[in-house]
Amino acid sequence: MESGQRTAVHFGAGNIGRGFVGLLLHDAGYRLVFADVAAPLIDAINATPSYTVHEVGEGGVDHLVDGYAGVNSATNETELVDRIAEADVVTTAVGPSILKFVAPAIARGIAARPASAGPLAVMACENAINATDILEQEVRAAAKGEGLDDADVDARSVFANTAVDRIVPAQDPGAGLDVRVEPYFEWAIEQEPFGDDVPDIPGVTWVDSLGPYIERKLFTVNTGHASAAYFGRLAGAQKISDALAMPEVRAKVEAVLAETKALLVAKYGFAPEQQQAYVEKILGRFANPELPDTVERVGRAPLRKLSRHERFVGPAAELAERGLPADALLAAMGAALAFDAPDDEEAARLQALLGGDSSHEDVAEELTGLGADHPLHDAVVGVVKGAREAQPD
Ligand SMILES: NC(=O)c1ccc[n+]([C@@H]2O[C@H](COP(=O)([O-])OP(=O)(O)OC[C@H]3O[C@@H](n4cnc5c(N)ncnc54)[C@H](O)[C@@H]3O)[C@@H](O)[C@H]2O)c1
Ligand SMILES: O=P(O)(O)OC[C@@H](O)[C@@H](O)[C@H](O)[C@H](O)CO
Repeated sequence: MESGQRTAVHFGAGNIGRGFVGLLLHDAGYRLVFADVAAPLIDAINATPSYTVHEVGEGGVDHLVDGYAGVNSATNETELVDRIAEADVVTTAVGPSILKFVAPAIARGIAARPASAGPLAVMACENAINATDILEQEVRAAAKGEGLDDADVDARSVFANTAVDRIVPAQDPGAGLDVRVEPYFEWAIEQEPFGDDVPDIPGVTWVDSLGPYIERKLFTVNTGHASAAYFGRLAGAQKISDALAMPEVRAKVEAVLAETKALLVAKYGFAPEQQQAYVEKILGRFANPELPDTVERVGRAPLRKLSRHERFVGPAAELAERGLPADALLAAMGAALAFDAPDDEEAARLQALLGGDSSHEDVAEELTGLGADHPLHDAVVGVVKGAREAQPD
Protein backbone atom coordinates (compact mmCIF):
# COMPACT_ATOMS: atom_id res chain seq x y z
CA MET A 1 0.00 0.00 0.00
CA GLU A 2 1.23 3.51 -0.83
CA SER A 3 1.97 5.31 2.41
CA GLY A 4 -0.74 7.82 3.21
CA GLN A 5 -3.19 6.29 0.76
CA ARG A 6 -6.73 6.32 2.11
CA THR A 7 -8.41 2.94 2.45
CA ALA A 8 -11.99 1.78 2.21
CA VAL A 9 -13.48 -1.52 3.33
CA HIS A 10 -16.54 -2.42 1.29
CA PHE A 11 -18.85 -5.23 2.47
CA GLY A 12 -20.52 -7.11 -0.41
CA ALA A 13 -18.41 -7.62 -3.53
CA GLY A 14 -21.49 -8.34 -5.66
CA ASN A 15 -23.09 -6.38 -8.47
CA ILE A 16 -23.37 -2.92 -6.94
CA GLY A 17 -20.26 -3.45 -4.82
CA ARG A 18 -17.92 -4.04 -7.76
CA GLY A 19 -19.94 -2.18 -10.38
CA PHE A 20 -20.60 1.07 -8.55
CA VAL A 21 -19.50 1.73 -4.94
CA GLY A 22 -16.14 0.01 -5.38
CA LEU A 23 -15.58 1.80 -8.69
CA LEU A 24 -16.26 5.28 -7.29
CA LEU A 25 -14.09 4.66 -4.22
CA HIS A 26 -11.29 3.34 -6.45
CA ASP A 27 -11.56 6.35 -8.76
CA ALA A 28 -11.48 8.62 -5.69
CA GLY A 29 -8.06 7.16 -4.84
CA TYR A 30 -9.02 4.79 -2.05
CA ARG A 31 -7.29 1.47 -1.73
CA LEU A 32 -10.19 -0.95 -1.67
CA VAL A 33 -10.68 -3.99 0.51
CA PHE A 34 -13.70 -6.07 -0.49
CA ALA A 35 -15.21 -8.13 2.34
CA ASP A 36 -17.60 -10.91 1.39
CA VAL A 37 -18.78 -14.29 2.68
CA ALA A 38 -18.62 -15.93 -0.77
CA ALA A 39 -15.29 -17.79 -0.71
CA PRO A 40 -14.94 -18.30 -4.50
CA LEU A 41 -15.58 -14.59 -5.06
CA ILE A 42 -12.94 -13.55 -2.51
CA ASP A 43 -10.50 -16.07 -4.01
CA ALA A 44 -11.12 -14.57 -7.46
CA ILE A 45 -10.63 -11.05 -6.12
CA ASN A 46 -7.29 -12.00 -4.59
CA ALA A 47 -6.19 -13.86 -7.74
CA THR A 48 -7.19 -11.16 -10.23
CA PRO A 49 -5.24 -7.89 -10.23
CA SER A 50 -7.88 -5.83 -12.04
CA TYR A 51 -11.40 -5.99 -13.42
CA THR A 52 -13.40 -3.88 -15.85
CA VAL A 53 -16.72 -2.14 -15.33
CA HIS A 54 -18.41 -2.08 -18.74
CA GLU A 55 -21.07 0.60 -19.09
CA VAL A 56 -23.55 -0.68 -21.69
CA GLY A 57 -25.96 1.52 -23.59
CA GLU A 58 -25.71 5.04 -24.98
CA GLY A 59 -22.54 6.87 -23.93
CA GLY A 60 -21.17 3.88 -22.04
CA VAL A 61 -17.40 3.54 -21.52
CA ASP A 62 -15.16 1.01 -19.75
CA HIS A 63 -13.47 1.63 -16.38
CA LEU A 64 -10.58 -0.36 -14.92
CA VAL A 65 -10.53 -1.10 -11.19
CA ASP A 66 -7.29 -2.32 -9.61
CA GLY A 67 -5.18 -2.19 -6.48
CA TYR A 68 -7.75 -3.96 -4.29
CA ALA A 69 -7.70 -6.92 -1.92
CA GLY A 70 -10.35 -9.34 -0.67
CA VAL A 71 -11.10 -10.61 2.83
CA ASN A 72 -13.39 -13.52 3.59
CA SER A 73 -15.54 -11.99 6.31
CA ALA A 74 -16.98 -15.37 7.30
CA THR A 75 -13.63 -17.01 8.05
CA ASN A 76 -11.06 -14.27 8.59
CA GLU A 77 -12.42 -11.88 11.15
CA THR A 78 -9.00 -11.01 12.52
CA GLU A 79 -7.83 -9.56 9.22
CA LEU A 80 -11.19 -7.91 8.62
CA VAL A 81 -11.11 -6.12 11.97
CA ASP A 82 -7.51 -5.01 11.35
CA ARG A 83 -8.52 -3.58 7.97
CA ILE A 84 -11.48 -1.71 9.45
CA ALA A 85 -9.33 -0.40 12.30
CA GLU A 86 -7.01 1.28 9.79
CA ALA A 87 -9.64 2.29 7.20
CA ASP A 88 -11.03 5.74 6.46
CA VAL A 89 -14.33 4.54 5.05
CA VAL A 90 -16.59 1.49 5.45
CA THR A 91 -19.41 0.95 2.97
CA THR A 92 -21.91 -1.89 2.54
CA ALA A 93 -23.97 -3.29 -0.34
CA VAL A 94 -25.13 -6.59 1.11
CA GLY A 95 -28.91 -6.17 1.33
CA PRO A 96 -30.78 -4.46 4.19
CA SER A 97 -31.46 -7.71 6.06
CA ILE A 98 -27.73 -8.52 6.22
CA LEU A 99 -26.65 -5.31 7.95
CA LYS A 100 -27.00 -6.86 11.40
CA PHE A 101 -24.49 -9.53 10.45
CA VAL A 102 -21.76 -7.12 9.34
CA ALA A 103 -22.21 -4.75 12.31
CA PRO A 104 -20.19 -6.73 14.91
CA ALA A 105 -16.99 -6.65 12.83
CA ILE A 106 -17.44 -2.91 12.24
CA ALA A 107 -17.84 -2.41 15.99
CA ARG A 108 -14.68 -4.41 16.68
CA GLY A 109 -12.81 -2.42 14.04
CA ILE A 110 -13.95 0.84 15.65
CA ALA A 111 -12.86 -0.45 19.05
CA ALA A 112 -9.43 -1.39 17.65
CA ARG A 113 -8.82 2.00 16.00
CA PRO A 114 -5.64 3.69 17.10
CA ALA A 115 -6.21 6.95 18.96
CA SER A 116 -4.39 8.81 16.17
CA ALA A 117 -6.85 7.67 13.48
CA GLY A 118 -9.58 10.05 12.41
CA PRO A 119 -13.22 8.99 12.60
CA LEU A 120 -14.32 6.11 10.39
CA ALA A 121 -16.98 7.10 7.84
CA VAL A 122 -19.67 4.39 7.72
CA MET A 123 -22.20 4.40 4.88
CA ALA A 124 -24.72 1.69 3.99
CA CYS A 125 -25.51 1.66 0.26
CA GLU A 126 -28.70 -0.38 0.23
CA ASN A 127 -32.16 0.13 -1.25
CA ALA A 128 -33.84 1.04 2.01
CA ILE A 129 -34.80 4.28 3.68
CA ASN A 130 -32.07 5.32 6.12
CA ALA A 131 -30.20 2.02 5.89
CA THR A 132 -27.19 3.55 7.64
CA ASP A 133 -29.38 4.33 10.67
CA ILE A 134 -30.24 0.63 10.85
CA LEU A 135 -26.56 -0.29 10.60
CA GLU A 136 -25.60 2.35 13.18
CA GLN A 137 -28.03 0.94 15.74
CA GLU A 138 -26.54 -2.53 15.26
CA VAL A 139 -22.97 -1.20 15.46
CA ARG A 140 -23.71 0.75 18.65
CA ALA A 141 -25.29 -2.33 20.24
CA ALA A 142 -22.28 -4.47 19.29
CA ALA A 143 -19.83 -1.77 20.40
CA LYS A 144 -21.17 -2.03 23.96
CA GLY A 145 -19.88 -5.58 23.99
CA GLU A 146 -16.46 -4.17 23.04
CA GLY A 147 -16.50 -1.81 26.01
CA LEU A 148 -17.43 1.30 23.98
CA ASP A 149 -20.27 3.59 25.01
CA ASP A 150 -22.11 5.90 22.61
CA ALA A 151 -19.68 8.77 23.26
CA ASP A 152 -16.74 6.50 22.28
CA VAL A 153 -18.54 5.52 19.07
CA ASP A 154 -19.28 9.20 18.36
CA ALA A 155 -15.60 10.07 18.77
CA ARG A 156 -14.39 7.30 16.47
CA SER A 157 -16.96 7.14 13.68
CA VAL A 158 -19.39 9.10 11.51
CA PHE A 159 -22.55 7.49 10.11
CA ALA A 160 -24.19 8.97 7.01
CA ASN A 161 -27.26 7.79 5.10
CA THR A 162 -26.99 7.38 1.35
CA ALA A 163 -29.09 6.67 -1.73
CA VAL A 164 -27.43 4.69 -4.52
CA ASP A 165 -28.82 4.49 -8.01
CA ARG A 166 -27.29 2.47 -10.83
CA ILE A 167 -28.84 -0.59 -12.44
CA VAL A 168 -26.40 -3.46 -12.17
CA PRO A 169 -27.91 -6.73 -13.43
CA ALA A 170 -26.77 -10.24 -12.55
CA GLN A 171 -23.55 -10.99 -14.40
CA ASP A 172 -22.68 -13.74 -16.87
CA PRO A 173 -21.14 -16.67 -14.97
CA GLY A 174 -18.11 -16.59 -17.30
CA ALA A 175 -17.40 -12.89 -16.89
CA GLY A 176 -15.07 -13.27 -13.91
CA LEU A 177 -15.00 -10.09 -11.87
CA ASP A 178 -16.01 -7.87 -14.79
CA VAL A 179 -19.36 -6.14 -14.37
CA ARG A 180 -21.86 -4.83 -16.91
CA VAL A 181 -23.70 -1.76 -15.70
CA GLU A 182 -25.82 1.04 -17.15
CA PRO A 183 -23.99 4.36 -17.78
CA TYR A 184 -26.23 6.34 -15.39
CA PHE A 185 -25.43 6.64 -11.69
CA GLU A 186 -26.28 8.75 -8.67
CA TRP A 187 -24.80 8.38 -5.18
CA ALA A 188 -26.40 10.89 -2.82
CA ILE A 189 -24.94 11.11 0.70
CA GLU A 190 -26.03 13.32 3.57
CA GLN A 191 -23.31 15.86 4.26
CA GLU A 192 -24.19 17.16 7.71
CA PRO A 193 -22.75 14.24 9.75
CA PHE A 194 -19.27 15.02 8.36
CA GLY A 195 -19.20 18.66 9.43
CA ASP A 196 -16.17 20.33 7.81
CA ASP A 197 -14.47 17.04 7.00
CA VAL A 198 -16.46 15.75 4.04
CA PRO A 199 -14.78 12.77 2.29
CA ASP A 200 -13.42 13.57 -1.15
CA ILE A 201 -15.32 11.18 -3.45
CA PRO A 202 -15.82 12.64 -6.94
CA GLY A 203 -19.19 11.71 -8.40
CA VAL A 204 -21.03 11.88 -5.07
CA THR A 205 -23.95 14.29 -4.68
CA TRP A 206 -23.72 15.71 -1.16
CA VAL A 207 -27.14 16.70 0.19
CA ASP A 208 -28.43 18.52 3.27
CA SER A 209 -31.46 16.32 3.66
CA LEU A 210 -31.49 12.80 2.22
CA GLY A 211 -35.21 12.10 2.88
CA PRO A 212 -36.53 13.54 -0.39
CA TYR A 213 -33.71 11.92 -2.42
CA ILE A 214 -34.13 8.43 -1.05
CA GLU A 215 -37.92 8.50 -1.22
CA ARG A 216 -37.88 9.91 -4.74
CA LYS A 217 -35.40 7.22 -5.76
CA LEU A 218 -37.10 4.30 -3.98
CA PHE A 219 -40.66 5.31 -4.93
CA THR A 220 -39.79 6.06 -8.57
CA VAL A 221 -36.85 3.89 -9.68
CA ASN A 222 -37.56 0.92 -7.45
CA THR A 223 -41.36 1.10 -7.45
CA GLY A 224 -41.34 1.38 -11.24
CA HIS A 225 -38.69 -1.31 -11.61
CA ALA A 226 -40.51 -3.80 -9.39
CA SER A 227 -43.81 -3.03 -11.14
CA ALA A 228 -42.18 -3.73 -14.51
CA ALA A 229 -40.80 -7.00 -13.10
CA TYR A 230 -44.07 -8.27 -11.62
CA PHE A 231 -46.40 -7.12 -14.42
CA GLY A 232 -43.80 -8.17 -17.00
CA ARG A 233 -43.35 -11.64 -15.53
CA LEU A 234 -47.12 -12.20 -15.57
CA ALA A 235 -47.13 -11.13 -19.23
CA GLY A 236 -44.38 -13.64 -20.07
CA ALA A 237 -41.35 -11.31 -20.24
CA GLN A 238 -37.96 -12.48 -18.98
CA LYS A 239 -36.01 -9.25 -19.40
CA ILE A 240 -37.03 -5.89 -17.98
CA SER A 241 -36.42 -4.20 -21.34
CA ASP A 242 -38.79 -6.74 -22.97
CA ALA A 243 -41.40 -6.06 -20.30
CA LEU A 244 -41.20 -2.30 -20.97
CA ALA A 245 -41.61 -2.96 -24.70
CA MET A 246 -45.06 -4.51 -24.03
CA PRO A 247 -47.56 -1.62 -24.31
CA GLU A 248 -49.90 -3.03 -21.65
CA VAL A 249 -47.04 -3.48 -19.17
CA ARG A 250 -45.63 -0.03 -19.86
CA ALA A 251 -49.07 1.52 -19.36
CA LYS A 252 -49.40 -0.17 -15.95
CA VAL A 253 -45.93 0.95 -14.90
CA GLU A 254 -46.68 4.50 -16.03
CA ALA A 255 -49.92 4.44 -14.01
CA VAL A 256 -47.99 3.35 -10.91
CA LEU A 257 -45.45 6.12 -11.42
CA ALA A 258 -48.22 8.70 -11.89
CA GLU A 259 -49.44 7.77 -8.40
CA THR A 260 -46.02 7.99 -6.75
CA LYS A 261 -45.43 11.26 -8.60
CA ALA A 262 -48.64 12.64 -7.04
CA LEU A 263 -47.33 11.69 -3.60
CA LEU A 264 -43.81 13.05 -4.13
CA VAL A 265 -45.13 16.33 -5.52
CA ALA A 266 -47.59 16.72 -2.63
CA LYS A 267 -45.12 15.65 0.07
CA TYR A 268 -41.89 17.33 -1.02
CA GLY A 269 -43.08 20.03 -3.39
CA PHE A 270 -41.13 18.69 -6.38
CA ALA A 271 -42.19 20.54 -9.53
CA PRO A 272 -44.55 18.18 -11.43
CA GLU A 273 -42.71 18.67 -14.74
CA GLN A 274 -39.37 17.96 -13.04
CA GLN A 275 -40.71 14.73 -11.53
CA GLN A 276 -42.21 13.77 -14.90
CA ALA A 277 -38.82 14.27 -16.57
CA TYR A 278 -37.28 12.06 -13.85
CA VAL A 279 -39.92 9.38 -14.58
CA GLU A 280 -39.28 9.52 -18.34
CA LYS A 281 -35.53 9.24 -17.80
CA ILE A 282 -36.04 6.20 -15.62
CA LEU A 283 -38.37 4.48 -18.08
CA GLY A 284 -35.64 5.00 -20.69
CA ARG A 285 -33.12 3.36 -18.35
CA PHE A 286 -35.41 0.33 -17.83
CA ALA A 287 -35.83 0.03 -21.59
CA ASN A 288 -32.05 -0.16 -22.24
CA PRO A 289 -31.89 -3.30 -24.44
CA GLU A 290 -28.17 -3.77 -23.79
CA LEU A 291 -28.77 -4.27 -20.08
CA PRO A 292 -29.45 -7.97 -19.52
CA ASP A 293 -31.62 -7.42 -16.45
CA THR A 294 -34.23 -10.03 -15.59
CA VAL A 295 -37.67 -9.90 -13.99
CA GLU A 296 -36.38 -12.48 -11.47
CA ARG A 297 -33.55 -10.26 -10.22
CA VAL A 298 -35.64 -7.12 -10.07
CA GLY A 299 -38.57 -8.94 -8.43
CA ARG A 300 -36.33 -10.75 -5.93
CA ALA A 301 -37.27 -10.83 -2.23
CA PRO A 302 -40.99 -10.00 -2.65
CA LEU A 303 -41.67 -10.09 1.12
CA ARG A 304 -39.16 -7.26 1.61
CA LYS A 305 -40.60 -5.35 -1.31
CA LEU A 306 -44.17 -5.69 0.05
CA SER A 307 -43.24 -4.63 3.58
CA ARG A 308 -44.61 -1.55 5.32
CA HIS A 309 -42.11 1.16 4.40
CA GLU A 310 -40.96 -0.26 1.07
CA ARG A 311 -41.64 0.68 -2.55
CA PHE A 312 -45.33 -0.35 -2.78
CA VAL A 313 -46.98 -0.11 0.63
CA GLY A 314 -44.93 2.93 1.65
CA PRO A 315 -46.29 5.26 -1.05
CA ALA A 316 -49.72 3.58 -1.30
CA ALA A 317 -50.31 4.02 2.44
CA GLU A 318 -49.32 7.67 2.32
CA LEU A 319 -51.54 8.28 -0.71
CA ALA A 320 -54.50 6.69 1.10
CA GLU A 321 -53.80 8.79 4.19
CA ARG A 322 -54.01 11.88 1.98
CA GLY A 323 -57.24 10.69 0.35
CA LEU A 324 -55.47 10.15 -2.99
CA PRO A 325 -55.90 7.09 -5.23
CA ALA A 326 -53.46 4.17 -5.12
CA ASP A 327 -55.24 1.72 -7.45
CA ALA A 328 -52.27 1.18 -9.78
CA LEU A 329 -49.98 0.50 -6.80
CA LEU A 330 -52.54 -1.97 -5.45
CA ALA A 331 -52.59 -3.70 -8.85
CA ALA A 332 -48.80 -3.92 -8.75
CA MET A 333 -49.01 -5.47 -5.27
CA GLY A 334 -51.43 -8.02 -6.73
CA ALA A 335 -48.87 -8.83 -9.44
CA ALA A 336 -46.17 -9.13 -6.77
CA LEU A 337 -48.26 -11.72 -4.94
CA ALA A 338 -48.07 -13.93 -8.04
CA PHE A 339 -44.24 -13.93 -7.92
CA ASP A 340 -43.26 -17.59 -7.54
CA ALA A 341 -39.69 -17.61 -8.88
CA PRO A 342 -38.29 -21.05 -8.03
CA ASP A 343 -34.92 -19.97 -6.59
CA ASP A 344 -36.23 -17.14 -4.45
CA GLU A 345 -36.56 -18.09 -0.81
CA GLU A 346 -38.94 -15.18 -0.06
CA ALA A 347 -41.12 -16.11 -3.04
CA ALA A 348 -41.49 -19.61 -1.60
CA ARG A 349 -42.47 -18.18 1.80
CA LEU A 350 -44.91 -15.80 0.14
CA GLN A 351 -46.61 -18.59 -1.80
CA ALA A 352 -46.76 -20.76 1.34
CA LEU A 353 -48.39 -17.90 3.23
CA LEU A 354 -50.95 -17.34 0.49
CA GLY A 355 -51.63 -21.07 0.27
CA GLY A 356 -52.03 -21.42 4.04
CA ASP A 357 -55.08 -21.27 6.29
CA SER A 358 -54.72 -17.76 7.71
CA SER A 359 -57.54 -15.32 7.01
CA HIS A 360 -57.15 -12.76 4.22
CA GLU A 361 -56.96 -10.07 6.91
CA ASP A 362 -54.14 -11.82 8.79
CA VAL A 363 -52.15 -12.43 5.59
CA ALA A 364 -52.58 -8.80 4.53
CA GLU A 365 -51.39 -7.56 7.91
CA GLU A 366 -48.45 -9.96 8.03
CA LEU A 367 -47.31 -8.88 4.57
CA THR A 368 -47.85 -5.13 4.80
CA GLY A 369 -47.98 -4.28 8.51
CA LEU A 370 -51.20 -2.31 7.92
CA GLY A 371 -53.75 -2.67 10.71
CA ALA A 372 -57.54 -2.63 10.33
CA ASP A 373 -57.65 1.07 11.16
CA HIS A 374 -55.52 2.11 8.18
CA PRO A 375 -57.37 3.62 5.19
CA LEU A 376 -55.56 1.23 2.80
CA HIS A 377 -56.33 -1.88 4.85
CA ASP A 378 -59.53 -3.05 3.17
CA ALA A 379 -58.12 -2.56 -0.33
CA VAL A 380 -55.03 -4.63 0.56
CA VAL A 381 -57.24 -7.39 1.97
CA GLY A 382 -59.06 -7.34 -1.38
CA VAL A 383 -55.75 -7.71 -3.22
CA VAL A 384 -54.78 -10.68 -1.06
CA LYS A 385 -58.20 -12.30 -1.61
CA GLY A 386 -57.86 -11.82 -5.38
CA ALA A 387 -54.36 -13.30 -5.43
CA ARG A 388 -55.47 -16.35 -3.44
CA GLU A 389 -58.42 -16.96 -5.72
CA ALA A 390 -56.07 -16.77 -8.73
CA GLN A 391 -53.57 -19.27 -7.22
CA PRO A 392 -53.39 -22.58 -9.11
CA ASP A 393 -54.94 -25.49 -7.12
N1 LIG B 1 -27.84 -4.23 -8.35
C1 LIG B 1 -28.39 -3.03 -8.38
O1 LIG B 1 -28.85 -2.56 -9.44
C2 LIG B 1 -28.48 -2.20 -7.13
C3 LIG B 1 -28.58 -0.81 -7.26
C4 LIG B 1 -28.71 0.00 -6.13
C5 LIG B 1 -28.70 -0.61 -4.87
N2 LIG B 1 -28.61 -1.96 -4.77
C6 LIG B 1 -28.61 -2.53 -3.43
O2 LIG B 1 -27.30 -3.01 -3.12
C7 LIG B 1 -27.40 -4.14 -2.26
C8 LIG B 1 -26.67 -5.30 -2.91
O3 LIG B 1 -27.30 -5.60 -4.14
P1 LIG B 1 -26.54 -6.38 -5.30
O4 LIG B 1 -27.41 -6.31 -6.49
O5 LIG B 1 -25.14 -5.93 -5.41
O6 LIG B 1 -26.59 -7.87 -4.71
P2 LIG B 1 -25.54 -9.04 -4.93
O7 LIG B 1 -26.24 -10.28 -4.51
O8 LIG B 1 -24.95 -8.98 -6.30
O9 LIG B 1 -24.36 -8.71 -3.90
C9 LIG B 1 -24.48 -8.86 -2.53
C10 LIG B 1 -23.16 -9.43 -2.00
O10 LIG B 1 -23.22 -9.41 -0.57
C11 LIG B 1 -22.55 -10.59 -0.13
N3 LIG B 1 -22.91 -10.88 1.24
C12 LIG B 1 -24.02 -11.49 1.71
N4 LIG B 1 -23.96 -11.59 3.06
C13 LIG B 1 -22.80 -11.02 3.44
C14 LIG B 1 -22.17 -10.81 4.69
N5 LIG B 1 -22.73 -11.22 5.83
N6 LIG B 1 -20.98 -10.17 4.71
C15 LIG B 1 -20.40 -9.74 3.56
N7 LIG B 1 -20.94 -9.92 2.35
C16 LIG B 1 -22.13 -10.54 2.29
C17 LIG B 1 -22.97 -11.66 -1.14
O11 LIG B 1 -22.11 -12.78 -1.11
C18 LIG B 1 -22.91 -10.87 -2.44
O12 LIG B 1 -21.62 -10.97 -3.04
C19 LIG B 1 -28.89 -4.35 -2.02
O13 LIG B 1 -29.30 -3.69 -0.88
C20 LIG B 1 -29.52 -3.72 -3.26
O14 LIG B 1 -30.85 -3.32 -3.04
C21 LIG B 1 -28.49 -2.78 -5.87
O1 LIG C 1 -32.08 -4.36 -5.14
P1 LIG C 1 -33.56 -4.52 -4.84
O2 LIG C 1 -33.95 -5.95 -4.71
O3 LIG C 1 -34.01 -3.68 -3.70
O4 LIG C 1 -34.33 -3.94 -6.12
C1 LIG C 1 -34.08 -4.49 -7.40
C2 LIG C 1 -33.77 -3.38 -8.39
O5 LIG C 1 -34.90 -2.54 -8.52
C3 LIG C 1 -32.58 -2.54 -7.92
O6 LIG C 1 -31.46 -3.33 -7.64
C4 LIG C 1 -32.22 -1.49 -8.98
O7 LIG C 1 -31.54 -2.08 -10.05
C5 LIG C 1 -31.38 -0.39 -8.37
O8 LIG C 1 -31.96 0.09 -7.19
C6 LIG C 1 -31.15 0.75 -9.33
O9 LIG C 1 -30.54 1.80 -8.64
